[in-house]
Amino acid sequence: MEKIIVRGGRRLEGSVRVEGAKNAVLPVIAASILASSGTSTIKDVPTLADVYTINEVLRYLNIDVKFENNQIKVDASGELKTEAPFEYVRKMRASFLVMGPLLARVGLARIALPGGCAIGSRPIDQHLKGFEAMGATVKIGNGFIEARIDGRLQGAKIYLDFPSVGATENIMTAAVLAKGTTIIENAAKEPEIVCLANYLNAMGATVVGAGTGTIRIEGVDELYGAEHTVIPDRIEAGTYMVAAAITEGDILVENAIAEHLRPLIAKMEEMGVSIREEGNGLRVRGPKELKPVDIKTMPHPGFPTDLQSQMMALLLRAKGTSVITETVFENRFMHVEEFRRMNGDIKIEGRSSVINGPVQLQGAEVQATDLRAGAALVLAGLVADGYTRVTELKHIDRGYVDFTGKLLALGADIERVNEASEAEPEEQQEQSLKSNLA
Ligand SMILES: CC(=O)N[C@H]1[C@@H](OP(=O)(O)OP(=O)(O)OC[C@H]2O[C@@H](n3ccc(=O)[nH]c3=O)[C@H](O)[C@@H]2O)O[C@H](CO)[C@@H](O)[C@@H]1O
Ligand SMILES: C=C(OP(=O)(O)O)C(=O)O
Repeated sequence: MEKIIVRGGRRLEGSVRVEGAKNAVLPVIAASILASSGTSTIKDVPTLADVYTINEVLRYLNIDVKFENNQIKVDASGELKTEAPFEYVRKMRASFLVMGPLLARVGLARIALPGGCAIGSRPIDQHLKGFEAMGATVKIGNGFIEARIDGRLQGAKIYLDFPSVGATENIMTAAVLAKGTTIIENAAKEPEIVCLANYLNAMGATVVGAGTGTIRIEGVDELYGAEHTVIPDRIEAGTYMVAAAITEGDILVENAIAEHLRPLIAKMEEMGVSIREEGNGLRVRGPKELKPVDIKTMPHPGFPTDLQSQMMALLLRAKGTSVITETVFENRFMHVEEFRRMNGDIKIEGRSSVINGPVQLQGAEVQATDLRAGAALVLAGLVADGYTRVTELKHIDRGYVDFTGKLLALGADIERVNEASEAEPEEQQEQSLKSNLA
């Protein structure tokens, strides 16, 4: 079994470069489906498991995808298939983002139902409401969702009940080829939405207002391949900012965009962390003593849920009581149990976690319950007594490029190992002991 083993106690120093954003590149790759001519070149693409998965989905749809040196070239000019099977959607829910582009371009999309996941049930009703408002017929059955339109989608006014990132993206990528004007109200305002809009406009679309609550799209007849550079990953940046703060370290997080990280910067500064814009990034220095803060996760520009667990690790080291309230996902406190195994003093009260610090964290065997939780456990391990062993690394690999290598370069005592060769004989011994006793 693969594990990250980290021994606490090292102060992290140096610089680390943030990659292109996972949550920006996935909808951008899905949107390349819209180009009926030309090749798209997408730059600063991170080498993440999720990127390989979405590439596989596109290839399955009969699209030519080449991924080399952090660049992807997509040629979607051939005849497209219209189905994304469960094997891809199960690996990564964002596979569902191909529905809008397929429906717009081919008039039919059949995507396996994403199902629940560790952080919540994650319905897709707002995506479907948008497609239906544009004239599509949506049917659910046999584990698939099918959306279909005879002729072209029609522009519509769509009010989202919640500013869902995925629904905003799926509706935008359907509306760009619709007949007439689409207005999305209560749209998500995340930087990743702006990144997608810029790509769509480069492909020949007319999207205005991305980054605000109202996005207006004038449909066009055809889109073509374009060149686009993905924005830096604000969640990866935030994770290394916490690494600096928790180890009393001093890290230059290169390529981080302060404007995208305001809610995190504000909270970390409240805790006593020094953050300065420097060159092409942010310089973060951890203080000797951290102050407690209260955090409520919210859609952008509120505090991002994807940095909630990393901040929990940091708050375990703050002197006093902090409260984190999770309002975006109904079940995103799975890491609390794991932090408790490391001596964390945390109580869950409904949608809030009450964190009492500072505690001396203790190394333990813990499980990454989702990708951010996995990163947060490694962060806690950086300051725990002794060795922390983090398993279920497939989650971390979805969202972090070379997490262990980057932390090692900053001075962490960390390694990634495959303990199968040691563990298996022991398991086998146990098995044969059991069968001997039976
Ligand atoms: C690939 C990607 O970009 N993932 C991000 C995206 O996920 P994702 O796009 O799935 O997140 P959403 O913004 O859609 O979901 C937010 C909340 O809205 C609910 N909801 C969503 C759609 C819907 O039709 N109905 C509904 O009820 C969800 O269950 C959840 O409780 O935004 C999340 C919120 O910032 C981030 O945590 C994820 O990292
Ligand atoms: C929850 C996340 O991603 P996804 O929506 O792809 O599960 C995340 O990036 O933290």
